[in-house]
Amino acid sequence: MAFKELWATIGSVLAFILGLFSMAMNHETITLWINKIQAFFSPYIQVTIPEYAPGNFARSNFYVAIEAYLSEHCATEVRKLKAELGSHRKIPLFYVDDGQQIIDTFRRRNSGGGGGGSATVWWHAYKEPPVSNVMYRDGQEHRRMYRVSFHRRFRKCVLEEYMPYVIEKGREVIAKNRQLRLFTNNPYPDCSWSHVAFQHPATFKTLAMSPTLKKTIVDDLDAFKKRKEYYAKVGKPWKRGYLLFGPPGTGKSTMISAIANHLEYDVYDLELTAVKSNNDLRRLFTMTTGKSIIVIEDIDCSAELTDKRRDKMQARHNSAAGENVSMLPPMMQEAAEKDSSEKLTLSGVLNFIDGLWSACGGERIIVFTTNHKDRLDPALIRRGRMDMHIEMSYCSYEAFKILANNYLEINEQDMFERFGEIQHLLEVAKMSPADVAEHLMRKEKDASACLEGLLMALKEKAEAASKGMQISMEKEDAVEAK
Ligand SMILES: Nc1ncnc2c1ncn2[C@@H]1O[C@H](COP(=O)(O)OP(=O)(O)OP(=O)(O)O)[C@@H](O)[C@H]1O
Ligand SMILES: [Mg+2]
Repeated sequence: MAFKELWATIGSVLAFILGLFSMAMNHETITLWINKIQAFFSPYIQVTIPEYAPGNFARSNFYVAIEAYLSEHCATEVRKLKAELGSHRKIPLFYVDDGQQIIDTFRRRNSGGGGGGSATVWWHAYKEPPVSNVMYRDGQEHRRMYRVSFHRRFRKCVLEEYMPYVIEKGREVIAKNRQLRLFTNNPYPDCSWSHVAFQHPATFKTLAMSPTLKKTIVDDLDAFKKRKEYYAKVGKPWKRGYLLFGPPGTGKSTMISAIANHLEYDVYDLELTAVKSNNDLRRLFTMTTGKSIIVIEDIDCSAELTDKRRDKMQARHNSAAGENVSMLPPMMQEAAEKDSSEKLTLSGVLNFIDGLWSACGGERIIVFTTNHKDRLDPALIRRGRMDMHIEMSYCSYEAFKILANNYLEINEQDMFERFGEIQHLLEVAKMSPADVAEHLMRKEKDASACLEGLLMALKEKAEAASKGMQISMEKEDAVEAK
């Protein structure tokens, strides 16, 4: 440490003297000379790792891994720490604060050359004022970076042994401390995400649906998670789309939570009505990280998606009818083009799912939910975009058994007769799992009182359904008689 500081001081003094001599020289030339002199006298090498790589909207993985490594392995030596308490945690997470220096030593595997079996590195957490009015993550205006210095004789082992070690250990720490997060996009014009801790308790065990379909979905998710190499081999981006459709209250949103808990992925809940243009959508997408589920709920009513391809066909049709856009004055042509790029269109959403941009990052699940599958543009949900179409239907007997077990801790053997009646009625009455669950919620009642309430409700629904059928049959008869 003393040597390092001595070299740095000598370099700085010489640089200062040179600075005095060159008052008349321009700033860039001076900086260049200062760096050259420092490099000549100092045997130390510096590597800088910025939080955001230039032009990148997402935090650098390298920076995040270093942050985690330093917080876990070296933070005990630091006097200034930043603390963050995840909502699921009893103990806060500590990070190295800006301006702090950390000394780390590591044993070199290949100690030949350079003397000694261990090497020392100096980490420094830096913060710099913004170069422009760019706003970084979470509204931060400063640019943050880590700078690591080491003696040049350790160059090879720091870059080839120590750095991969830091990344590996950092990733382990991230995995250990991982708190699932639920992101939502901020309203226009703030094109960024805000997040809270994701704490939905739904799991596939508590999800009421056909056990066969449930197993198919879980197997599909497990296969997806393991298949990084397979996706690379077949030349497909590592992502998968699920379309969840069915009436209200059948468990579509609950299924998304179960998927997130099963895979341990973050959830990005994308509100399309808050996205104004295709550019904003692309920007939001690039800000998402891997191991995430991107959700668009109620896609059929999320936004007025104008199909560009349909627009183009319309334009061609118009031009055939004499309204050729290229005949417009240049100013108006430009405005027309600008207008289409400043809108959110179906093509923009399609690009978001499987265009070139969709491949950045990888390991993403995209989920659309809808109550009206038939209203969706076929292009949006074709296989390859939405790989699996999952129908969430009214409560079946299989689903009811799961709910009864969840809410009342009873099964078929406990109340055989009641279960039999309910099974029969569920086939006639269309009741959503949400409604069934509401009847099974214990409100200071015992299990049989809850089932009694459910039976009454089911009977009413069944009667209404048979009356409805009778009326429609009578109408049909009347039409035929005419
Ligand atoms: N299949 C299910 N398994 C377990 N619970 C369910 C299921 N379906 C509904 N529920 C219960 O009903 C509530 C509402 O369900 P959920 O929000 O998942 O329905 P949805 O299909 O997303 O409805 P919508 O179409 O209105 O958005 C949930 O909080 C959950 O308690
Ligand atoms: Mg829902």
